[in-house]
Amino acid sequence: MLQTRRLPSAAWRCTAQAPTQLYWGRRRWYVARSADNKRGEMDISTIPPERIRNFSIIAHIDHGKSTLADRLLELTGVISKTGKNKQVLDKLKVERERGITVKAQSVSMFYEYKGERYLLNLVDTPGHVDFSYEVSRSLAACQGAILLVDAAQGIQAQTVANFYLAFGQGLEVIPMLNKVDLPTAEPERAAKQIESAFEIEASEILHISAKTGLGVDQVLPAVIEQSPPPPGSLGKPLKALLFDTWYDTYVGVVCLMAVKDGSVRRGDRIVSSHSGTKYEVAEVGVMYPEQTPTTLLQVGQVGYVICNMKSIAEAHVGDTFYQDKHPVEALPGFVPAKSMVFAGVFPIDAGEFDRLNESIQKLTLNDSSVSVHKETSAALGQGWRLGFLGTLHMDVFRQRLEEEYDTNILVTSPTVPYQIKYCDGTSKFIRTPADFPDASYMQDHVEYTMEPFVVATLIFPEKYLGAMLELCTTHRGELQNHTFIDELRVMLKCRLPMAEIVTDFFDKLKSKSQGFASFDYEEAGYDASDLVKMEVLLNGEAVDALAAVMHKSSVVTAGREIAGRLKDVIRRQLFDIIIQTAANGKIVARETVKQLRKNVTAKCYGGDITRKMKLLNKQKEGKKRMKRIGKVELPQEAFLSIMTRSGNGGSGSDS
Ligand SMILES: Nc1nc2c(ncn2[C@@H]2O[C@H](COP(=O)(O)OP(=O)(O)OP(=O)(O)O)[C@@H](O)[C@H]2O)c(=O)[nH]1
Repeated sequence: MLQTRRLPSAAWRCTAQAPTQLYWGRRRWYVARSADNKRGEMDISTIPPERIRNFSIIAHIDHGKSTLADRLLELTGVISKTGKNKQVLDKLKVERERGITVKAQSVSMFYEYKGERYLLNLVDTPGHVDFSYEVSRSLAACQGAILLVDAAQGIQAQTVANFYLAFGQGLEVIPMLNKVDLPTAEPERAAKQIESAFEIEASEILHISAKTGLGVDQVLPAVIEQSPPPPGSLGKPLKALLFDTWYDTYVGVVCLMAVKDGSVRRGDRIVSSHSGTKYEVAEVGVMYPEQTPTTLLQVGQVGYVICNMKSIAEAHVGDTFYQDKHPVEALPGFVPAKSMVFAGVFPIDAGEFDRLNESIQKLTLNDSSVSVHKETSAALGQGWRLGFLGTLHMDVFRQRLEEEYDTNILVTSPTVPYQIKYCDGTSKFIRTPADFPDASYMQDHVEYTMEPFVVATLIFPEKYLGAMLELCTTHRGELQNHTFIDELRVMLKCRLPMAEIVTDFFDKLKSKSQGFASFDYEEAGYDASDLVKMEVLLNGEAVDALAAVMHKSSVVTAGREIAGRLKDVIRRQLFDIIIQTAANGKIVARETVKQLRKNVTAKCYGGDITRKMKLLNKQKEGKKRMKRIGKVELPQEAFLSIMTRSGNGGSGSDS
């Protein structure tokens, strides 16, 4: 009877993605338990906080977080072993395609241990350096963290950064060595590194293989034994931390909350500490692995709340919610993420502006670390200046905008925020290169210019020390120190301009170390720097969207490179196109794209009209992503070519 009963609407929608899970396995048992609940809501009210564990898996990129999460979900019956639901946590298409975790996800499991039933909430975290903001947010909902280290690679830059994030937030760190099945695994060596870097006894480290399942049965007992249960009291009024949100096309805004005190259920009226706005709770539940309604969420639990939030801008990550008429002191919240890479985004077709505006708003709800400002460019029209945490973050956002919202956009070359100190004592941040003052204006009005710096941590085998030092110095880096983390691996700290690491620094790091170096960085404030604006002129007209800011020392090389690259990517048109780069009021380089109409049907002799049409249509299709600037048509690659130059300043992709 219970298997056939209609589940609430949200659960029905889930069945489209996970057809068997809501009916078979443990799920059936829980629905059965709530026989008294006509809505078929899962009853988790009988699980006291002592039998709840909220934990996270932190690791360097590719060390196996998602694989381990899948194994744990299989072990607890949340997903089947047949493979249909693999990589539950890597939900976004872009994540699956790129094999990286971008958005933190959460999932609940039930587990029997020593005759007791435990509710375990796993909050996944991204591994890439750009997303450390997401990591600290997820950790705020947890009491424990599995520190997963690849037994073949040993500790990497992101392992170090994530360990300190978790440690700093007072979490119990549970170390584990993964991939011990690999022939190249050296678990003893990796354990020694963990011992020396984090002062954790090698004997306390579990050895597992998330891929083969070896030792995975010991993971959850270790979490239960070592991670403390969530603090808080059921008797106190509701205090819930909003730590993640997303937009669901069916139900609107979904809030992921960690209940720190009290409880919340359908029909409750809750209030946002941030805005004072009141909401009526329409549904609460846990991610199992999709949204599964429960009768309530109570102290210690992590789950979702749907509460008629109308506008996507209403959900403030880090906000505290309380029951109406029972105000509580707000939790500390989160320091807003700082955007360090800015790029202009413009619709290819100006008529798409409103639709694109809506898509950007929806995407930024799922990613509040993106800053959004409207921008108008003389060349590209109305658009936005978006701020990102890094270039991978930017790339992922662009991909999601194009794929999930089917929008046709043009993204300008990214830049870091520069600071101008004027002679009158005032200062200003510049996020758009076109706004950077010209040389003549600088002479009379600007005292000096500043750029942001970072302290980078690089970990690599000793034999690459020379190459890594050279890489840092050619990118205007200043070596701070280098230490050996064991007899073969070096950890190097270096201070670099932020603009240098948003160029192709990461690609070079990987190629110069044959993929063995890992990299992480933290912001290190602003310093004075000799900066100039490089302008690009097409047929004598300056194109504001192609301007870049760079260090004085690289003007000549970069100017030539940009002109050369633009020549390669701009298609021949019906007239000559003269490309010039200029800085300090002087032309640095000049290139010409000779006129020519590419006859794509030239090879089609005879009268096969369908083939000719096909080729002409293909050519038309290619032109869709062009933007007409003056008379010249510029492809997206023209904007990307500015950022992939090898000189200083500017930016590039680190993915
Ligand atoms: N041999 C072996 N391979 C593993 C093991 N665990 C994970 N892998 C492989 O390592 C690669 C990366 O695993 P993921 O689980 O995607 O790594 P991740 O840490 O989630 O990656 P991000 O989400 O990008 O940070 C995949 O190809 C896995 O199949 C293991 O125990 N042994």
